[in-house]
Amino acid sequence: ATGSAPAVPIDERFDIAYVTPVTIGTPPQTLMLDFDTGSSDLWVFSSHMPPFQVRGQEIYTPDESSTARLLEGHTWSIMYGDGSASRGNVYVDTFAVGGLTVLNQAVQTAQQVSASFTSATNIDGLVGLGFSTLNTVRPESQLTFFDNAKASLDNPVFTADLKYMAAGTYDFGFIDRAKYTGEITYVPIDPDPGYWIFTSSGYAVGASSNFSATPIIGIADTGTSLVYLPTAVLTAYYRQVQGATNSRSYGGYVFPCDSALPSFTFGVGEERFTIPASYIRYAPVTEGSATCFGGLQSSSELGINIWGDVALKAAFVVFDSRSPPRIGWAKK
Ligand SMILES: Cc1c(C=O)c(-c2nnc3c4c(C[n+]5cc6c(C)n(C)c(C)c6c(Cl)n5)n(C)c(C)c4cnn23)c(C)n1C
Repeated sequence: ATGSAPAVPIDERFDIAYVTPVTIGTPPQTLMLDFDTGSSDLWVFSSHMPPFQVRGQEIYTPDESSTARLLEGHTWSIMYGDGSASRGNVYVDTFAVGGLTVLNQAVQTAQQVSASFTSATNIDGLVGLGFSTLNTVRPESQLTFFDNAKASLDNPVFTADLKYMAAGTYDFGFIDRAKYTGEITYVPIDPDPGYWIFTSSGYAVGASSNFSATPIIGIADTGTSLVYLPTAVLTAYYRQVQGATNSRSYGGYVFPCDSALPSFTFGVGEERFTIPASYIRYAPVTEGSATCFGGLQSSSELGINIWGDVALKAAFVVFDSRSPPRIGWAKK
Protein backbone atom coordinates (compact mmCIF):
# COMPACT_ATOMS: atom_id res chain seq x y z
CA ALA A 1 0.00 0.00 0.00
CA THR A 2 0.96 3.62 -0.44
CA GLY A 3 -0.58 6.95 0.56
CA SER A 4 -0.25 10.62 -0.33
CA ALA A 5 -1.75 13.64 1.41
CA PRO A 6 -1.33 17.43 1.23
CA ALA A 7 0.56 19.48 3.84
CA VAL A 8 -1.35 22.79 3.88
CA PRO A 9 0.03 25.94 5.58
CA ILE A 10 -2.35 27.02 8.40
CA ASP A 11 -1.69 30.68 7.60
CA GLU A 12 -1.41 32.18 4.12
CA ARG A 13 0.97 34.98 5.22
CA PHE A 14 3.70 32.97 7.06
CA ASP A 15 4.65 29.26 7.22
CA ILE A 16 3.70 28.69 10.85
CA ALA A 17 2.65 25.04 10.61
CA TYR A 18 1.19 22.62 8.06
CA VAL A 19 -1.96 20.52 8.47
CA THR A 20 -3.11 17.38 6.65
CA PRO A 21 -6.70 16.07 6.33
CA VAL A 22 -7.37 12.74 8.06
CA THR A 23 -10.54 10.78 8.88
CA ILE A 24 -11.19 8.98 12.16
CA GLY A 25 -14.00 6.57 13.03
CA THR A 26 -17.20 5.25 11.46
CA PRO A 27 -18.81 7.18 9.87
CA PRO A 28 -15.55 9.08 9.14
CA GLN A 29 -14.91 12.33 11.04
CA THR A 30 -12.52 14.66 9.17
CA LEU A 31 -9.88 16.61 11.10
CA MET A 32 -6.86 18.69 9.99
CA LEU A 33 -3.80 17.45 11.89
CA ASP A 34 -0.19 18.65 12.13
CA PHE A 35 2.12 15.77 11.10
CA ASP A 36 5.11 16.08 13.42
CA THR A 37 8.35 14.08 13.05
CA GLY A 38 9.44 15.60 16.41
CA SER A 39 6.87 13.72 18.54
CA SER A 40 5.07 10.36 18.64
CA ASP A 41 1.56 10.98 19.98
CA LEU A 42 -1.53 11.07 17.75
CA TRP A 43 -3.90 13.34 19.66
CA VAL A 44 -7.00 15.29 18.69
CA PHE A 45 -9.33 17.97 19.97
CA SER A 46 -12.29 16.01 21.29
CA SER A 47 -15.79 16.05 22.77
CA HIS A 48 -14.09 15.41 26.16
CA MET A 49 -12.73 18.98 26.30
CA PRO A 50 -14.32 21.92 28.10
CA PRO A 51 -16.05 23.94 25.33
CA PHE A 52 -14.16 27.17 26.23
CA GLN A 53 -10.89 25.44 25.19
CA VAL A 54 -12.22 24.84 21.67
CA ARG A 55 -12.11 27.89 19.37
CA GLY A 56 -13.20 26.76 15.91
CA GLN A 57 -11.20 23.51 15.77
CA GLU A 58 -12.90 20.34 14.49
CA ILE A 59 -13.33 17.80 17.30
CA TYR A 60 -13.40 13.99 17.35
CA THR A 61 -16.46 12.56 19.11
CA PRO A 62 -15.80 8.88 19.89
CA ASP A 63 -19.42 8.37 21.02
CA GLU A 64 -20.45 9.03 17.39
CA SER A 65 -18.08 6.36 16.01
CA SER A 66 -19.30 2.75 15.93
CA THR A 67 -15.67 1.52 15.70
CA ALA A 68 -14.33 3.56 18.66
CA ARG A 69 -13.21 1.54 21.70
CA LEU A 70 -12.05 3.19 24.95
CA LEU A 71 -8.56 2.00 26.01
CA GLU A 72 -9.56 1.50 29.69
CA GLY A 73 -7.30 3.15 32.26
CA HIS A 74 -4.92 4.68 29.72
CA THR A 75 -3.96 8.36 29.79
CA TRP A 76 -1.43 10.60 28.11
CA SER A 77 0.20 13.97 28.74
CA ILE A 78 2.66 15.79 26.51
CA MET A 79 4.67 19.03 26.58
CA TYR A 80 6.21 20.46 23.40
CA GLY A 81 9.35 22.53 22.82
CA ASP A 82 7.43 25.82 22.82
CA GLY A 83 5.87 25.03 26.20
CA SER A 84 2.48 24.08 24.78
CA ALA A 85 0.85 21.03 26.36
CA SER A 86 -2.14 18.71 26.19
CA ARG A 87 -3.42 15.60 27.97
CA GLY A 88 -6.36 13.19 28.03
CA ASN A 89 -7.51 9.61 27.52
CA VAL A 90 -7.20 7.09 24.72
CA TYR A 91 -9.43 5.29 22.22
CA VAL A 92 -8.60 2.93 19.38
CA ASP A 93 -10.46 3.60 16.16
CA THR A 94 -10.09 3.51 12.38
CA PHE A 95 -7.65 6.15 11.11
CA ALA A 96 -7.21 7.06 7.45
CA VAL A 97 -4.93 9.49 5.64
CA GLY A 98 -4.12 9.89 1.95
CA GLY A 99 -5.74 6.59 0.96
CA LEU A 100 -4.11 4.60 3.76
CA THR A 101 -6.31 3.06 6.48
CA VAL A 102 -5.13 1.76 9.85
CA LEU A 103 -7.65 -0.21 11.92
CA ASN A 104 -7.30 0.00 15.72
CA GLN A 105 -5.05 3.08 15.73
CA ALA A 106 -4.56 4.62 19.17
CA VAL A 107 -6.29 7.99 19.01
CA GLN A 108 -5.47 10.14 22.03
CA THR A 109 -8.47 12.32 22.89
CA ALA A 110 -7.68 15.64 24.55
CA GLN A 111 -9.38 16.56 27.82
CA GLN A 112 -7.18 19.62 28.38
CA VAL A 113 -5.03 21.72 26.01
CA SER A 114 -2.89 24.79 26.77
CA ALA A 115 -3.89 28.25 25.59
CA SER A 116 -1.58 28.20 22.55
CA PHE A 117 -3.44 25.16 21.18
CA THR A 118 -6.82 26.82 21.80
CA SER A 119 -5.61 29.89 19.85
CA ALA A 120 -4.28 27.74 16.97
CA THR A 121 -7.75 27.61 15.44
CA ASN A 122 -6.62 25.72 12.29
CA ILE A 123 -4.90 22.82 14.06
CA ASP A 124 -7.20 20.04 15.31
CA GLY A 125 -4.39 17.94 16.77
CA LEU A 126 -1.08 16.29 15.93
CA VAL A 127 0.08 13.05 14.30
CA GLY A 128 3.46 12.03 15.67
CA LEU A 129 5.88 10.59 13.10
CA GLY A 130 8.76 10.19 15.55
CA PHE A 131 9.79 6.79 16.93
CA SER A 132 7.10 5.08 19.01
CA THR A 133 9.43 4.92 22.02
CA LEU A 134 8.53 8.60 22.59
CA ASN A 135 4.78 7.93 22.89
CA THR A 136 3.41 9.26 26.22
CA VAL A 137 0.41 6.90 26.69
CA ARG A 138 0.57 5.05 30.03
CA PRO A 139 0.49 2.33 31.39
CA GLU A 140 1.12 0.86 27.89
CA SER A 141 2.66 3.17 25.26
CA GLN A 142 1.09 3.08 21.79
CA LEU A 143 2.40 2.86 18.23
CA THR A 144 2.39 5.74 15.78
CA PHE A 145 0.14 5.50 12.74
CA PHE A 146 3.26 5.03 10.59
CA ASP A 147 4.51 2.10 12.73
CA ASN A 148 1.03 0.52 12.51
CA ALA A 149 0.90 1.04 8.74
CA LYS A 150 4.51 0.04 8.03
CA ALA A 151 3.97 -3.69 7.42
CA SER A 152 1.37 -2.96 4.73
CA LEU A 153 3.42 -0.23 3.00
CA ASP A 154 5.29 -1.06 -0.24
CA ASN A 155 8.38 0.43 1.44
CA PRO A 156 8.89 1.37 5.12
CA VAL A 157 9.36 5.05 4.29
CA PHE A 158 7.55 8.36 4.30
CA THR A 159 8.65 11.55 2.59
CA ALA A 160 8.10 15.26 3.30
CA ASP A 161 7.88 17.77 0.47
CA LEU A 162 7.05 20.96 2.42
CA LYS A 163 6.77 24.20 0.48
CA TYR A 164 7.20 27.93 1.10
CA MET A 165 3.77 29.60 1.31
CA ALA A 166 2.15 26.71 -0.58
CA ALA A 167 0.72 23.25 0.00
CA GLY A 168 3.27 20.43 -0.10
CA THR A 169 2.88 16.67 0.30
CA TYR A 170 3.49 13.80 2.69
CA ASP A 171 3.89 10.48 0.85
CA PHE A 172 3.78 7.11 2.61
CA GLY A 173 5.31 3.86 1.36
CA PHE A 174 6.97 5.18 -1.77
CA ILE A 175 9.49 7.73 -3.03
CA ASP A 176 8.04 9.91 -5.81
CA ARG A 177 10.77 10.39 -8.41
CA ALA A 178 8.86 13.43 -9.77
CA LYS A 179 9.26 15.33 -6.47
CA TYR A 180 13.06 15.72 -6.52
CA THR A 181 16.01 16.17 -8.86
CA GLY A 182 19.40 14.45 -8.85
CA GLU A 183 20.15 11.79 -6.26
CA ILE A 184 19.03 11.32 -2.65
CA THR A 185 21.87 11.62 -0.12
CA TYR A 186 21.26 9.30 2.84
CA VAL A 187 22.86 9.67 6.28
CA PRO A 188 22.38 7.43 9.35
CA ILE A 189 19.82 8.13 12.06
CA ASP A 190 20.37 7.48 15.76
CA PRO A 191 16.85 6.22 16.75
CA ASP A 192 17.60 5.76 20.47
CA PRO A 193 16.43 9.21 21.58
CA GLY A 194 13.25 8.60 19.54
CA TYR A 195 13.82 11.53 17.17
CA TRP A 196 15.00 11.59 13.56
CA ILE A 197 18.51 12.70 14.65
CA PHE A 198 21.25 13.04 12.03
CA THR A 199 24.58 14.83 11.63
CA SER A 200 24.82 17.67 9.12
CA SER A 201 28.31 18.00 7.62
CA GLY A 202 28.51 21.77 8.06
CA TYR A 203 27.26 25.14 6.88
CA ALA A 204 27.98 28.29 4.92
CA VAL A 205 26.59 31.78 5.22
CA GLY A 206 25.34 32.63 1.73
CA ALA A 207 26.14 30.27 -1.11
CA SER A 208 28.39 27.33 -0.31
CA SER A 209 31.65 29.12 -1.27
CA ASN A 210 32.96 29.44 2.32
CA PHE A 211 31.60 26.13 3.63
CA SER A 212 32.63 25.33 7.21
CA ALA A 213 32.95 21.56 7.59
CA THR A 214 31.77 21.25 11.19
CA PRO A 215 29.38 18.45 12.29
CA ILE A 216 25.98 19.69 13.51
CA ILE A 217 23.88 17.01 15.26
CA GLY A 218 20.19 17.88 14.98
CA ILE A 219 16.67 16.57 14.53
CA ALA A 220 14.59 16.83 11.36
CA ASP A 221 11.34 18.18 12.80
CA THR A 222 8.33 18.91 10.57
CA GLY A 223 6.43 20.17 13.66
CA THR A 224 8.83 23.03 14.37
CA SER A 225 8.54 26.21 12.31
CA LEU A 226 12.10 27.51 12.49
CA VAL A 227 15.71 26.27 12.54
CA TYR A 228 17.59 26.23 15.87
CA LEU A 229 21.41 26.09 15.56
CA PRO A 230 24.51 26.63 17.74
CA THR A 231 25.39 30.20 18.71
CA ALA A 232 28.62 30.17 16.69
CA VAL A 233 26.67 29.44 13.50
CA LEU A 234 24.10 32.14 14.23
CA THR A 235 26.63 34.88 15.01
CA ALA A 236 28.41 34.02 11.75
CA TYR A 237 25.10 34.43 9.92
CA TYR A 238 23.63 37.51 11.61
CA ARG A 239 27.01 39.31 11.47
CA GLN A 240 26.16 39.69 7.77
CA VAL A 241 22.76 41.29 8.47
CA GLN A 242 22.56 45.07 8.96
CA GLY A 243 20.83 45.94 12.24
CA ALA A 244 20.43 42.35 13.43
CA THR A 245 20.30 41.90 17.21
CA ASN A 246 19.58 38.99 19.54
CA SER A 247 16.57 40.55 21.26
CA ARG A 248 15.70 39.44 24.78
CA SER A 249 12.29 41.08 24.51
CA TYR A 250 11.39 39.30 21.24
CA GLY A 251 13.13 36.10 22.36
CA GLY A 252 15.51 35.73 19.47
CA TYR A 253 17.36 37.28 16.54
CA VAL A 254 15.47 40.14 14.87
CA PHE A 255 16.46 42.58 12.15
CA PRO A 256 14.94 45.40 10.05
CA CYS A 257 12.59 43.69 7.54
CA ASP A 258 14.22 45.63 4.68
CA SER A 259 17.76 44.46 5.58
CA ALA A 260 19.56 42.45 2.90
CA LEU A 261 19.77 38.81 4.01
CA PRO A 262 22.26 36.18 2.85
CA SER A 263 20.97 32.69 2.16
CA PHE A 264 22.09 29.85 4.46
CA THR A 265 23.62 26.60 3.21
CA PHE A 266 23.82 23.36 5.21
CA GLY A 267 25.58 20.13 4.31
CA VAL A 268 24.25 16.57 4.22
CA GLY A 269 27.26 14.38 3.43
CA GLU A 270 28.80 15.81 0.28
CA GLU A 271 25.50 17.50 -0.75
CA ARG A 272 24.73 21.18 -0.07
CA PHE A 273 21.23 22.59 0.57
CA THR A 274 20.57 26.32 0.46
CA ILE A 275 17.80 28.01 2.46
CA PRO A 276 16.77 31.13 0.51
CA ALA A 277 16.86 34.50 2.30
CA SER A 278 13.06 34.73 1.90
CA TYR A 279 12.60 31.75 4.27
CA ILE A 280 14.87 33.44 6.85
CA ARG A 281 12.96 36.75 6.69
CA TYR A 282 10.38 34.80 8.66
CA ALA A 283 7.74 37.29 9.81
CA PRO A 284 7.28 40.77 11.34
CA VAL A 285 7.59 40.50 15.14
CA THR A 286 4.06 41.93 15.36
CA GLU A 287 1.48 42.69 12.65
CA GLY A 288 2.77 45.49 10.41
CA SER A 289 6.09 45.93 12.29
CA ALA A 290 9.24 46.91 10.33
CA THR A 291 11.22 44.52 12.56
CA CYS A 292 11.35 40.92 11.41
CA PHE A 293 11.98 37.69 13.34
CA GLY A 294 14.67 35.44 11.89
CA GLY A 295 14.02 31.92 10.60
CA LEU A 296 17.39 30.88 12.09
CA GLN A 297 17.44 30.98 15.90
CA SER A 298 19.72 29.80 18.70
CA SER A 299 19.62 26.26 20.07
CA SER A 300 21.85 27.18 23.04
CA GLU A 301 19.06 26.70 25.63
CA LEU A 302 17.61 23.62 23.93
CA GLY A 303 20.34 21.01 24.22
CA ILE A 304 19.58 19.93 20.65
CA ASN A 305 19.72 21.53 17.21
CA ILE A 306 16.46 21.49 15.24
CA TRP A 307 16.06 21.51 11.46
CA GLY A 308 12.47 22.74 11.34
CA ASP A 309 10.24 23.71 8.42
CA VAL A 310 12.47 26.65 7.35
CA ALA A 311 15.14 24.06 6.43
CA LEU A 312 12.87 21.17 5.39
CA LYS A 313 11.13 23.40 2.83
CA ALA A 314 14.46 23.68 1.00
CA ALA A 315 14.62 19.95 0.25
CA PHE A 316 12.77 16.71 -0.44
CA VAL A 317 13.26 14.60 2.69
CA VAL A 318 12.98 10.80 2.99
CA PHE A 319 12.35 9.32 6.44
CA ASP A 320 13.44 5.72 5.92
CA SER A 321 12.64 3.39 8.79
CA ARG A 322 14.37 0.30 7.45
CA SER A 323 16.92 -1.20 9.85
CA PRO A 324 19.06 0.78 10.58
CA PRO A 325 16.91 3.84 9.91
CA ARG A 326 18.28 6.63 7.77
CA ILE A 327 17.24 10.03 6.45
CA GLY A 328 17.61 11.10 2.83
CA TRP A 329 17.85 14.61 1.43
CA ALA A 330 17.43 15.62 -2.20
CA LYS A 331 17.17 18.87 -4.14
CA LYS A 332 13.83 19.78 -5.73
C1 LIG B 1 12.45 24.10 21.09
C2 LIG B 1 11.33 24.80 20.40
C3 LIG B 1 10.39 24.22 19.55
C4 LIG B 1 10.38 22.81 19.20
O1 LIG B 1 9.48 22.28 18.61
C5 LIG B 1 9.52 25.25 19.12
C6 LIG B 1 8.38 25.16 18.22
N1 LIG B 1 8.31 25.80 17.05
N2 LIG B 1 7.10 25.53 16.50
C7 LIG B 1 6.45 24.73 17.37
C8 LIG B 1 5.17 24.16 17.34
C9 LIG B 1 4.08 24.22 16.46
C10 LIG B 1 4.05 24.96 15.16
N3 LIG B 1 3.57 26.34 15.45
C11 LIG B 1 4.46 27.35 15.51
C12 LIG B 1 3.96 28.63 15.73
C13 LIG B 1 4.54 29.88 15.82
C14 LIG B 1 6.02 30.17 15.66
N4 LIG B 1 3.58 30.80 16.03
C15 LIG B 1 3.80 32.24 16.18
C16 LIG B 1 2.38 30.21 16.12
C17 LIG B 1 1.09 30.90 16.36
C18 LIG B 1 2.58 28.82 15.94
C19 LIG B 1 1.76 27.68 15.90
CL1 LIG B 1 0.07 27.76 16.11
N5 LIG B 1 2.25 26.47 15.67
N6 LIG B 1 3.07 23.49 16.99
C20 LIG B 1 1.74 23.33 16.37
C21 LIG B 1 3.46 22.94 18.17
C22 LIG B 1 2.64 22.06 19.03
C23 LIG B 1 4.78 23.34 18.42
C24 LIG B 1 5.70 23.11 19.48
N7 LIG B 1 6.92 23.68 19.49
N8 LIG B 1 7.24 24.47 18.45
C25 LIG B 1 9.95 26.41 19.74
C26 LIG B 1 9.33 27.77 19.59
N9 LIG B 1 11.04 26.11 20.49
C27 LIG B 1 11.80 27.08 21.28
